[in-house]
Amino acid sequence: MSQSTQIKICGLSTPETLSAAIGAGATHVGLVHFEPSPRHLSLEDAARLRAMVPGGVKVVLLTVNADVATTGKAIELVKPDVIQFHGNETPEWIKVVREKTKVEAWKALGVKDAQTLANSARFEGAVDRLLFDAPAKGLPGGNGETFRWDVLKGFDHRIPWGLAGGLTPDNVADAIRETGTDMVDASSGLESAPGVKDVDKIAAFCKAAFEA
Ligand SMILES: O=C(O)c1ccccc1NCC(=O)[C@H](O)[C@H](O)COP(=O)(O)O
Repeated sequence: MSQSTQIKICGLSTPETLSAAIGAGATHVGLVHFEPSPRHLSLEDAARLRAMVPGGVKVVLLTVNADVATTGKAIELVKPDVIQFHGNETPEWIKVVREKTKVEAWKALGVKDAQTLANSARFEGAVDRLLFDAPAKGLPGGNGETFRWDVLKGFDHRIPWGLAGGLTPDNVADAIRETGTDMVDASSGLESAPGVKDVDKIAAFCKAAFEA
């Protein structure tokens, strides 16, 4: 059993599923603030859920191409431990937000091929973690699509990173073994319908990730 695997369950939107994720051992819980998403939460609802999270579990607030004022307001209201940028935010822009707010910053990147990984070096010094995800499809993320994990093999990572994109209770152990990641992130693979998390799938996912 790998005790060190970190698990982020993203797109939680109810107290029941939030506590299921925490009870199953998730190290990070993700709240989505992006109106087109079926997982969208108003900042007020996100703040209410955030208040239910015990210390020791990190709250990740996800935004997409929000402007500086909205990002600042989101951080002030929700008080996340981490802010995850899931749009076309540049390293320079993220650096400014990170310096102003002192909040841990993650950047999601849609991996098309090895070139995406090579280009990711430009985020060095700007972010605390990269999240390698499938390329944007209908939404910038949360589409349940995997990508070619083999491009990660042998890559000289300079920035802490995590793996996202189409992860489920059935494939997460393979994903960990094949990529060597120490962090996995899942959303739609743990749902019974778009935006509706399934507590049994959350538990099965965490168990499979810890046992990989
Ligand atoms: O989850 C969303 O609806 C979403 C919308 C817009 C940008 C990002 C979004 N989710 C990002 C995540 O962190 C997901 O966990 C990640 O993309 C993986 O999603 P999935 O493939 O559904 O597991």
